[in-house]
Amino acid sequence: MVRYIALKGLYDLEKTIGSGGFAKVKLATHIATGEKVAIKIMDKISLGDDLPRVKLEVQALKTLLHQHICRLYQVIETDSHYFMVIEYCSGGELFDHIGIEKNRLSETESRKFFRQIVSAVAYLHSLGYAHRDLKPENVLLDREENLKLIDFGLCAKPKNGIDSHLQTSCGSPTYAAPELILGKKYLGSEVDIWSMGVLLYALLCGFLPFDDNSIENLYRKILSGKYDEPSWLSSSSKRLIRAMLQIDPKKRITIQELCNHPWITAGFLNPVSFVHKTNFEKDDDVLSTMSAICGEHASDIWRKLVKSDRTDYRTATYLLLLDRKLRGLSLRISPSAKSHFKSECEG
Ligand SMILES: Cn1cc(Br)cc1C(=O)Nc1[nH]nc2c1CN(C(=O)N[C@H](CN1CCCC1)c1ccccc1)C21CC1
Repeated sequence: MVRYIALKGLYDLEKTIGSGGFAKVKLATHIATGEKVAIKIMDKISLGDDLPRVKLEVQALKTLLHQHICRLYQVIETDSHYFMVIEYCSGGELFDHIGIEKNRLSETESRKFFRQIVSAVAYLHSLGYAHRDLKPENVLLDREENLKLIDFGLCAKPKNGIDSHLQTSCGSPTYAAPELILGKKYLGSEVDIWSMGVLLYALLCGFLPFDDNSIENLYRKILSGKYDEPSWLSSSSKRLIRAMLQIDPKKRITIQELCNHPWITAGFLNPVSFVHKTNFEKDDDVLSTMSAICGEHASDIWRKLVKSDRTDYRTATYLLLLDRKLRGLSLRISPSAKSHFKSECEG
């Protein structure tokens, strides 16, 4: 097991749970609280000129505080590596969850999950971000089967707002909107709607609307906007999918219309909404647990927490203790981490 000095005493690395191009994700234990986390490890050399993407993803994740977006707890940068300590989703990929029992979800279960995706994306767009890489592999479940969006490395926050055009072609073609694969200027919000349409289709049908081994045929199918409508689809779900998979982005349903769509609200009391969480909430039990270890006043710890750039071990400990409390578990900090904890306390 490769040892990273930067993590010594802070996190115990365990198995690798994912590996992508220039990064890998390992399961780890946050030593102070014993909580599981996922650590995305990127080495700067193989990152090359993708380095700015990491900064972009960190900046986005620090800003995005939402119950259906994977939380960033801590960022550790060394000369050779970036370590992003992120919320661990022990339920794995949403689509693996479907795969095992049956190959598709009922309309009711699809709606439950899809409302959570819509809530996260509506929140994202309200802050001027677009994900641009929405696909099944980026939709995970936590231990309570709450949905969590991941992989914000491609997300963009165009300098003049969400309504300004983007050009870079990115994301995987299977879920990419026609304007994106045609290399036209596009709106991030509009391509996200298309990708969500593909996700909803996959949830309800158990297979993809556009799929082909040859990229040319795949493009042709996407640009045709034609896809099968299996017999089990209700007319309401057909209408919604049609509204999302509109070739002309100007004819495509908007995120606001989506939040209020009859298929989305069916059986629910209210349209999809999201709470604008700008900061994390102050919790006195967690602060007093930390002050007992740190020997600092709770008010000083809180002040430092809010003032900090919220990506240090103290922040990770606070957030993980808060998560434990919300799950009704005991609040404890292991003495072994006291030294690391104290050193940051003096900081
Ligand atoms: C698949 N799986 C099964 C179980 Br059980 C837990 C998981 C799991 O991945 N859990 C998990 N929790 N938190 C995370 C993960 C995975 N994960 C990820 O960020 N995973 C992505 C997965 N992408 C999907 C398409 C390309 C790569 C990743 C990104 C770069 C390198 C490796 C993996 C985070 C850190 C946010």
